[in-house]
Amino acid sequence: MATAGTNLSAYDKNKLPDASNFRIGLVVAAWNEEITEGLWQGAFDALRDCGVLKENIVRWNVPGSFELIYGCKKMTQSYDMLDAVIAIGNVIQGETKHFDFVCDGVTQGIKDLNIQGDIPVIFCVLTDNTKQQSIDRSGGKHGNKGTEAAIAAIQMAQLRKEARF
Ligand SMILES: Nc1c(NC[C@H](O)[C@H](O)[C@H](O)CO)[nH]c(=O)[nH]c1=O
Ligand SMILES: CC(=O)[C@@H](O)COP(=O)(O)O
Repeated sequence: MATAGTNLSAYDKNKLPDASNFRIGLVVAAWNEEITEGLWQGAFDALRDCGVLKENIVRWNVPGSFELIYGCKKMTQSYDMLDAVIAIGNVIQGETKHFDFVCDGVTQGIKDLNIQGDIPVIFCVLTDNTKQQSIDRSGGKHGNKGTEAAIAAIQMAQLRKEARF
């Protein structure tokens, strides 16, 4: 099912766990800042709306989406009390194949962090053909991927809390 026809910002707080004790880290890429700041705002607002305390939201910044891998790794190593981390980036197709390598690299890197580490790392990286697609998914007509990522972070933090091993 494509994003079109759904709304990335839709969630029901009544179906979510109590997030008031969760501590959430966010690593934000500066590339395409107009988009990534919109994703950040969507995530921050949703976390606060779901009860996460402002002082329990940690933000780090990195140059581009490829650096999200290292930034998220170091964040999970630096704070042993985090319950989830959200990686925020926006990769837009240019003239060359660089798009393919950045997208694949980030995807595989964040996947590896979830395999190797114990803190869930949420993939909030828009990989779009055009800037308009990114605008539409960072607070535009399709909602905000940052909101979706915040909800996923809360749900995965709860899963980690309930997991026995
Ligand atoms: N073209 C985009 C990039 N490229 C930069 C890389 O992410 C990386 O910072 C560079 O290769 C140095 O390691 N990054 C994005 O986040 N979005 C793009 O559209
Ligand atoms: C994803 C990228 O690095 C890309 O936007 C850079 O543009 P280009 O492929 O034209 O160099």
